[in-house]
Amino acid sequence: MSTGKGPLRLGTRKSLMATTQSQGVADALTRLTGHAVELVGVTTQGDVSKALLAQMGGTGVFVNALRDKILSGEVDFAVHSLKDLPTSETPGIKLAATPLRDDPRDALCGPSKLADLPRGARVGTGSPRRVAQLRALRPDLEIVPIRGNADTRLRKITDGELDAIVLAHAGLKRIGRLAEVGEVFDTDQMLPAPGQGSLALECRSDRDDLRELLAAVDDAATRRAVTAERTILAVLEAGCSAPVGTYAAEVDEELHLTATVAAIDGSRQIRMSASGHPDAAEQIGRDLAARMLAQGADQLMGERE
Ligand SMILES: NCc1[nH]cc(CCC(=O)O)c1CC(=O)O
Repeated sequence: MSTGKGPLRLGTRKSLMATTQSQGVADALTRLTGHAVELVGVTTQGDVSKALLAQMGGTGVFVNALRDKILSGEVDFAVHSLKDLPTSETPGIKLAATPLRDDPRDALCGPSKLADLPRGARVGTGSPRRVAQLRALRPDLEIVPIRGNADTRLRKITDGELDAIVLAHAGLKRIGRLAEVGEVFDTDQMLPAPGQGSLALECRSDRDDLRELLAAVDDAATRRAVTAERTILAVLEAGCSAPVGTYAAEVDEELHLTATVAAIDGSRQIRMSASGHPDAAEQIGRDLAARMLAQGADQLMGERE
């Protein structure tokens, strides 16, 4: 390794969620390769800004500071939540591994299940994808835009400000808050963000030796599933703030992909599925996105609040 004999330096955001997932990857790499890995905390624009993420132009706010440290050589690689990565490639940076995915589903946090919430209950989420699908399921709910880290959001339930909030199951698990989940949404009810629950390891594209080493924690089936999902996002030219949900998984050596584009007011949803050979993940995503566009997906996405 060109880092000499010292440990590999893993750049990470400093939040509990980020350091937990980074430490998990560090431990797995050490176990599988024998290399020591050291976490290097990096503050990103997304941690500093108080603006609603959806208003910040969505994609990439957590990612750029980490990529800068990779490009400058201050760190060797970074671990991101895959759903926070823009679909466009960044010059000089390569996706080196996608480890085995955690539960990709969304979870309703709070004491009750969705069906048991009283009429007009207050449910917090800042994600247009979650808003649109929640409104389709329960048009009577009052959706309250919220921001901040998971801890801040969860406190609004115990404070009585909100009846429930929606967060990713994977993130809740990483910060040890699964006990606060009232219901895990089935993907029939709510399709997750493309790549949700999956991590992404990135390093400089000129470091073939390092990429080979990081590949030790790659999971090929996860890579195929998230490739299909993110191709939908790329073809629809949507970001993480778009009302686009997807879910792909392999069953009996077939890759099944379902995707939705939903009007933010919950009035209309395009939801379609496709399947095929897992090695054709990208093509399955392309074809499904084309079919969704033919049904008017771009018009639905344009209907923002
Ligand atoms: N947008 C922030 C973000 N990025 C990744 C996760 C959760 C972990 C994951 O999906 O991998 C979250 C929080 C959430 O959406 O609840």
